Amino acid sequence: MLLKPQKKTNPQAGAKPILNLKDISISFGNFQAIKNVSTTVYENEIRCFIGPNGAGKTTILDAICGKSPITSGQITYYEGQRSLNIEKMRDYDISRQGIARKFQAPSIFNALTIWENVSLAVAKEYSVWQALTSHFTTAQKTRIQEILHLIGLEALQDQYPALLSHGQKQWLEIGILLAAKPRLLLLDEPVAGMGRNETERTEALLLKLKENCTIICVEHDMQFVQDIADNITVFHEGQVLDEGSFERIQNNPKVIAVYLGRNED
Ligand SMILES: Nc1ncnc2c1ncn2[C@@H]1O[C@H](COP(=O)(O)OP(=O)(O)OP(=O)(O)O)[C@@H](O)[C@H]1O
Repeated sequence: MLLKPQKKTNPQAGAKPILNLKDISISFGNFQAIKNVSTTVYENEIRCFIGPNGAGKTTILDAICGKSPITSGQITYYEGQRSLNIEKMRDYDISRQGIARKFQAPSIFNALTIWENVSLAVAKEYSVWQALTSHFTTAQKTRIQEILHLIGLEALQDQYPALLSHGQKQWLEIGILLAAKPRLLLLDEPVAGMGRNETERTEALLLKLKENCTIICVEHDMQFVQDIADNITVFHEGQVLDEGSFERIQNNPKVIAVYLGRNED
């Protein structure tokens, strides 16, 4: 069973930055998708990126994980006393720094059981030999069980993914990412297609995960955003329209005009 949601805290009170975007611009040919975007995300924060379709939310996630090159600006990632400019790094090097991205397309192996999917991910963090032979240390076995417990799939660990609901598949994907013990988790529409019950369980999972990592989440489900976001960045036409608490952005007439007051999503 997943844990019940815990109360949100405002991480900016004394929190350390984990990521800073400074004047980021991104162009696709002659089209400027992102225009001078700046924001700072803090450790153990859940930050939601919201805004109308085409506003640039996914493009920003792509830039952070190295999938989309930026045209200008700087992306700085902080770890302790260390700061890294990651805007010119390759995606696999960025991932090695502890930044994990969940894409909308599934990455589950359907021919493997749920336990095998998670164990393969845990083994990959160590060696290919282990991944192929399934020789796990006690610590690795403990980690696999911890992940299965966190994502609420312990009881189903010997089943195949085909038996899982849409929501359970999303949790399994998150579990696979957790094998690398990410410091920063990037999620693109994690509750898309879920009913209220699964959405609430996902909220509980993310609130649990934020005890040990930071989460940036693109999402259109405003109830979910209200329930979990410490802070929200609102994008519109490639720019930041507003940023702050849910209470702040829901009362901003510009945000209401371009997004919250519309029924497109
Ligand atoms: N590879 C690409 N080539 C050309 N244009 C692109 C590319 N990727 C994104 N765009 C454009 O950049 C803009 C921002 O797209 P993006 O997917 O980031 O928006 P979004 O805010 O995530 O939208 P949605 O909520 O619909 O997912 C859109 O106009 C999109 O068509």
